[in-house]
Amino acid sequence: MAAFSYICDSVAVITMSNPPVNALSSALIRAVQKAVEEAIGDFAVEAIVIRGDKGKFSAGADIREFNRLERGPPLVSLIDLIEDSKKPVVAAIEGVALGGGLELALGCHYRIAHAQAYVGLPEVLLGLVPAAGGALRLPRLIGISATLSMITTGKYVQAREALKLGIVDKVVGENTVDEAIQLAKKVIGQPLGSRQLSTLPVQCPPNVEAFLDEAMVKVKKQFRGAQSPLACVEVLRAAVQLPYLEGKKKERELFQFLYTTDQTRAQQYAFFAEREVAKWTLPSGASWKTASPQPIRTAAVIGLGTMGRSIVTSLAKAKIPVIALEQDKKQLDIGSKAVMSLLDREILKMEQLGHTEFTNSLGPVQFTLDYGKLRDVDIVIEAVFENMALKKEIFRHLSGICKPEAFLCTNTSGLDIDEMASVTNRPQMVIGTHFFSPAHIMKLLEVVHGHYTSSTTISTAMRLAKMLGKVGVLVGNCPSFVGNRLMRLYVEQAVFLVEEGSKPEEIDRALEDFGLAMGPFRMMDLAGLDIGWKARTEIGLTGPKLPIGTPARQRGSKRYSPLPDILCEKGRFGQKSGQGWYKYEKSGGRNAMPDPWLYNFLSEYQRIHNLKTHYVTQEEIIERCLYVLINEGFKVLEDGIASGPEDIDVIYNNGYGWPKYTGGPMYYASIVGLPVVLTKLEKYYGANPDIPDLKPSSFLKKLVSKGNPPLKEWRSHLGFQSSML
Ligand SMILES: CC/C=C/CC(=O)SCCNC(=O)CCNC(=O)[C@H](O)C(C)(C)COP(=O)(O)OP(=O)(O)OC[C@H]1O[C@@H](n2cnc3c(N)ncnc32)[C@H](O)[C@@H]1OP(=O)(O)O
Repeated sequence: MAAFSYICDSVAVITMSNPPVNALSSALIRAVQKAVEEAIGDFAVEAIVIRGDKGKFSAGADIREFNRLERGPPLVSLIDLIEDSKKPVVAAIEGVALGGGLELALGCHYRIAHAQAYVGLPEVLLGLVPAAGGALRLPRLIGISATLSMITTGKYVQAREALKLGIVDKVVGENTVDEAIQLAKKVIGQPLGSRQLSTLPVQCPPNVEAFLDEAMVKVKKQFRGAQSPLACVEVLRAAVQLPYLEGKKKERELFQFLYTTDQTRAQQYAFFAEREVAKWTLPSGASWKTASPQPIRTAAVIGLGTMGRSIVTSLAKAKIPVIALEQDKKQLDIGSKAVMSLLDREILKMEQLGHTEFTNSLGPVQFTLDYGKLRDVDIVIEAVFENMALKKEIFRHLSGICKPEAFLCTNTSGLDIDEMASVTNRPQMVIGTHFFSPAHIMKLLEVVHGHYTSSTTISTAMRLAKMLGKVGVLVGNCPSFVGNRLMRLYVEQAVFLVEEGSKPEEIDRALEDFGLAMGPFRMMDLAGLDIGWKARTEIGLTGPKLPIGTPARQRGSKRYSPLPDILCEKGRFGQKSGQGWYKYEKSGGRNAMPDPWLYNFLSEYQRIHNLKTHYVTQEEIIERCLYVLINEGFKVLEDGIASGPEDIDVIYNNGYGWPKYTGGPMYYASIVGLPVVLTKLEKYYGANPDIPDLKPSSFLKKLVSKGNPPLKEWRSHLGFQSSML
């Protein structure tokens, strides 16, 4: 744990050591402080280099210590000690310098980074602001505008971009510590005034107050409901308006306020939940620890529709050579152009960030009509449209062509994995890899484990997620898996509320004010209403397969809303046709406007079906839409489709635009209180007995009867349910 120092030609090298990421725990801060004090007091030492053990500078404050009552020594005084040192201090940044790690490096007089390293102030992602001088020193180094972008988004900046911005003084390809020692020797005896960032003026754009006012408006809009991005703008205002020492007080004040909020607790939970889900275990005992992933050196993607194109892009971005296959020449031409344009955009983005080497580091993409080219790939991802017969035909074909060690994946968003696996000669190597659109951007990969899937296959798919920079969540095989299974009920509830008298824009506003990235109606319009319509037609919920005499608003004993089907029959497919739940300026337009036509249509619909409408409050919108989703989450746990509430939360936070500052749907339920969720569901089910999905799940009831235990104990109450994992 301890930092230790040694002397190399008058340069003391202090190594921070707290595996695996050298998080600045109380003990580590204490140890570094002691080592710096020793080095400063040692006559033989003329300069100091600070580095992190095992190729990582530091991932910042130790988040696991956040909830402890006893507090360790403040990082701020260590950083001040370093900055005030008369002997030059150089940070040798390898791996990561994040949060408090970067703040410590900013206290050093010089910073050298390895080309593969990245730096950032991601406190905002944990619901906090940088509180060890980072938000005050950084604008003195790189200016208000660049700092604003870094601290409000928490983005990680690669070494070359950091050099361009001025965060680091030099980027090296190897021997970072040796280079740092050389630099330290070179600057011995030189004045350090200009290197003590806290003493410098803040670099401001002209009219900085107006700039910050505008930033506040933008940030409020972009991070709706989140408190910490607003506090980040406030810290910057303090940096501009106040002398450094007073700015420090303000920084502390904001941090201490945020530190006590529910939002930071939720975001810390979300952080650890993402790490937790990587540690999958099966009831058989197989787990992430015991299973060995196989190498993925080459991949193939079948189908170049919207999903296929972005999956190819995602693989290329991860430097995995990929073969993209289409069934006919016309589709191949269209698809390949689309992929090339996505890749060009990625290259441009990276070049703007200073990564000139990026072009060469994309994995090569080859386009083909020939299945024979797939003979040697390590993994195939099928991404054709949702038709079981077509998918089975492809899997049968792949079975005969691909090498026996190749894994066969499907990007289905809800069809039966086992049915596809059953037509192959390697059912144990078939797995669902459900990407989210656009796949080269969205962080989630739902990894769907079928009945036959082996632990090696699971472990390889989970490794693929990591290689693609995604969070893989292992779920069981059931219709629509986890994400879409819950989402379907949420959307359905929103449509019922429109039947009952609400308007799409009221429902969207309520849910967006809650924090969701997009309300259900804008989401349906964006995705295309025709997709769900086709799926419902195929399974006979509407269209020619629907038995004659079926009541319009009932399927079996359940309520059904034909509204989305009718909109499609009228050619209203959403954005693509310029009208759906909203109207748009043109086909493909993005500006959703309430549509008076829809109001007339809804009144007529309500009249025809003799519907009694009522005033739907914002509270009812939130509760019915979200609690029905949460209720299904409990059923998913009960059915053994997800192994814990964390899995559901990670899926929603990363794939469905759920506001991370509420932790995810299951965590949110735990904060609202399970007895409250149960009572509300009972009330809404009582009023709507034809919506059985509102009927509280038995697992929710069980948890309430056990006294509303904290979320981390829920798994232990699952009992001996038959796990599908
Ligand atoms: C006084 C308060 C001041 C606060 C300022 C701060 O510094 S707040 C903290 C800011 N830092 C971060 O937010 C960094 C978060 N970490 C990451 O982004 C990533 O973990 C990483 C460092 C980029 C490494 O990513 P990688 O994919 O390689 O590994 P994992 O994410 O799986 O992490 C490995 C294990 O390390 C644990 N861990 C990571 N960061 C921290 C941290 N800051 N504190 C404590 N623990 C950390 C992580 O939980 C993993 O642990 P496991 O037990 O293996 O699950």
